[in-house]
Amino acid sequence: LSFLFGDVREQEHKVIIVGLGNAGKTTILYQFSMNESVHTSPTIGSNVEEIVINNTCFLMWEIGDRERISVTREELYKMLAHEEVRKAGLLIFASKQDVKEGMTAAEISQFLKTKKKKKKKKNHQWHIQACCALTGEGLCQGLEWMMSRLKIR
Ligand SMILES: Nc1nc2c(ncn2[C@@H]2O[C@H](COP(=O)(O)OP(=O)(O)OP(=O)(O)O)[C@@H](O)[C@H]2O)c(=O)[nH]1
Ligand SMILES: [Mg+2]
Repeated sequence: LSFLFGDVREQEHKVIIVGLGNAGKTTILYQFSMNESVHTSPTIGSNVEEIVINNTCFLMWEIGDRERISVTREELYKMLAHEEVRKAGLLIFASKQDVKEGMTAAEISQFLKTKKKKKKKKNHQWHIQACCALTGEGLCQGLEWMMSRLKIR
């Protein structure tokens, strides 16, 4: 699943969380806002949480799902082609790393790179972070990358 976040020059940082259904988007969102894993059911519509870290406000927004990873890749590239997110950074969470059958961060990276590699690399700074949303493992590291890209200390 992916976090798309705003332009470095913007005052307010908007973060869009997109990913497969059941990927763990809601779990991650509430790990960030409440610091604990909540019981979730499939999201209908969207969830929005305002999160303040180091005096910086992030508006995190979980939106619609796609069923398969190849569809997700297509949708991700379509989304990245939009003018509005031209300068957005891309943080990809490889969630459910505690599940044996899950794809590793390296596998996801490889998969995403197999298409339109040049375009993605040219237009967006991106990072893949392995995580487990249930324990919160890896979430801070992902956020740290996002903050460093936004030059927030
Ligand atoms: N084992 C494991 N389970 C997880 C992890 N993250 C989320 N889950 C579980 O996966 C299920 C789906 O999590 P959600 O956070 O609701 O997923 P979602 O992406 O918001 O799903 P939709 O809103 O339906 O698109 C829940 O039962 C979570 O407890 C994880 O890192 N490890
Ligand atoms: Mg959800």
